[in-house]
Amino acid sequence: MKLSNIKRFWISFILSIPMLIQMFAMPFHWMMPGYNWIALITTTIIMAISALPYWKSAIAAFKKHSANMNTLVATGTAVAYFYSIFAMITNRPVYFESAAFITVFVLLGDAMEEKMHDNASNALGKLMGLQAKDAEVQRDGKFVKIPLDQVQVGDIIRVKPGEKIPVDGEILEGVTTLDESMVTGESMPVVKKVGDTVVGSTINSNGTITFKATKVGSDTMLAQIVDLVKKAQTSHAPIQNLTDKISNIFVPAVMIIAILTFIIWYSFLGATAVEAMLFAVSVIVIACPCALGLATPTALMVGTARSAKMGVLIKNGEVLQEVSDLNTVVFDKTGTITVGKPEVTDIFGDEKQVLRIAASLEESSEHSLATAIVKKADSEKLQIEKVNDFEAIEGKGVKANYHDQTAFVGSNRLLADVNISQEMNQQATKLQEEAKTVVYVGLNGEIIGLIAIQDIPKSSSKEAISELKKRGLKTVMLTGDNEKVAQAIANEVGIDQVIAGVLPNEKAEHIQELQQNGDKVAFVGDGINDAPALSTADVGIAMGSGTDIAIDSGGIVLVQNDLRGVVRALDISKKTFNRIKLNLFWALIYNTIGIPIAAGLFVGLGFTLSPELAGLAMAFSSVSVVGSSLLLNKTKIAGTN
Ligand SMILES: Nc1ncnc2c1ncn2[C@@H]1O[C@H](COP(=O)(O)OP(=O)(O)OP(=O)(O)O)[C@@H](O)[C@H]1O
Ligand SMILES: [Cu+]
Repeated sequence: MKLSNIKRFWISFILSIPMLIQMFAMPFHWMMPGYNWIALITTTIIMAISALPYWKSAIAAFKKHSANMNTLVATGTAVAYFYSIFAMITNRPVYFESAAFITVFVLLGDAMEEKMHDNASNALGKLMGLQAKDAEVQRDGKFVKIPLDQVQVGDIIRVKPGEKIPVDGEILEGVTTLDESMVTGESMPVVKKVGDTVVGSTINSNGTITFKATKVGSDTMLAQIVDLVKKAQTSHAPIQNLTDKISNIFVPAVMIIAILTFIIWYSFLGATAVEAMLFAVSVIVIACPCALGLATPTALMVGTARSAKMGVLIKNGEVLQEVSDLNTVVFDKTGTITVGKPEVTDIFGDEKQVLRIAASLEESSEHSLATAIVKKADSEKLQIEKVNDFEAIEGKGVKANYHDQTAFVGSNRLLADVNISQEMNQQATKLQEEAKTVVYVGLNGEIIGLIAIQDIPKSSSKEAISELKKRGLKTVMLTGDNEKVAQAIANEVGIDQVIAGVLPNEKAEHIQELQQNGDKVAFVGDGINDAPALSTADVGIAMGSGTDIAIDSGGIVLVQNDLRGVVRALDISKKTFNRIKLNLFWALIYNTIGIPIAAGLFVGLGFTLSPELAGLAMAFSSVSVVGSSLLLNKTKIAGTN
């Protein structure tokens, strides 16, 4: 039978009550009748169910010529326990309570840790529990209720006011507001209309909608969030290597100090063998570095769960460490700083012809500028024509054969051997200064017109960038767009530096360049086109789009497409990492101060530490580390409550 640490703790605690009573009765010269026998029996049971696992682990480590934390617990308890049996036989004072209390206190630390693990996985379980139980799905023209796990991709689902959205999907009909706080951390309800994505487990408030299921089961956003957080919680932070290294030298060093303590007290300072032994046991017990072992994982667990609730998914412990060193944040422009849904604002030249030719070419392009042009043509009810030999030139534009003539739409980089009239040049400059992207439409080696397209910054971008600057970070915009447009948008939102005219495949190189100047760089992008830049940066921050957060590159994923998430991500990462450092500091200082006291260095000043007090102190250090990690749940993070 395997008992949980929590149960083992309670059993041991109850069994040690008689010894506790005796300890408090000592000053009154009261002796519990048959105390030695009671202590022997209860301690033996405690050793068997609670201390034995530590002994086993210590022996296993010893066989591999290594020592771990359990070596110290095992040695401390074993020495106190077996000595007491020897003392009982030879009629000397016994120290069973030392063995018992040390075990109880070590278990207290372990039980706290176990409880916290349970809580953390419960919190994740609760997140999954937010899911709806069933869904109203269209079958043979009628809506019928079916269990959630039978819903398939492509199903048409109806959701009434007050109900939960069962799976991820795209709205086909209706308008409503949704409470998405469970996945984004954003408490403001969000308006959703036809074509918008909906996320499973969010709550529909006022309208009835029908939507098409796009993701079900383990592909849903919620399932992915849970998966990411789970992985992060068990990940390794590099700072932990330090902990492991310390433990490795620490344990043997402590054993040597304990032996020296015994020898010095016994041989040189006139202590009895028992007194010298008690000093040595205290040293072993206080030195137990379990607090050190708890420092990193507990903070990581609390920090990653807390950040997930705010819509910030931190992928592993390594990211936390990198965030603390950042001094530059680089942003992609389109879709990151801006809304990413550009619109045609001005057309020069023969408007109808320019737009028709442009739209006919852009019909085959996926670019957001292309979408804007085609949309405009549609709204003008223009006939889109078929083109041949379509060619997309990455970061520059598109080219095709239009009625046997070469046509193109794109930036001035496509214009190597075409002349632009003075007038058009001035037009373009004026538009670009208004933060509008200008594309040239050319036919048969001649420019026939300009189309100006505007993509406005997200309403939250300015605030987020000023928050980052307040934190002493340099902000940079990296874009394929023209310098003037980029600069105009940068001015609008307060970005410090602009790197414009960058081809998509050069973005990663520009990040490297910044790094070579000694900058620690975070890159914020949409995660779809920006994979190389995201993985080159010291910290890659990918913005989720719609329901897709399964983004491989990037150490941090933001559920919401909002730059304020970057501020939150940096704040919580920094706070978690600082907490780890604080925990490590306290855990270490504890041992450093505790060992000399336990060794009896301050006996002259009246400071001593009995083995059981050493056990209490040691347990207290673990408990305080766990508590300190839990405090991460309470720290204030900008923009959250
Ligand atoms: N399909 C297209 N139609 C018209 N122009 C295009 C097209 N593709 C690229 N261009 C031109 O090339 C420029 C650079 O494009 P690119 O895709 O590299 O960056 P972007 O979308 O403008 O901005 P960002 O780098 O911030 O995402 C565009 O600003 C545009 O002038
Ligand atoms: Cu310990």
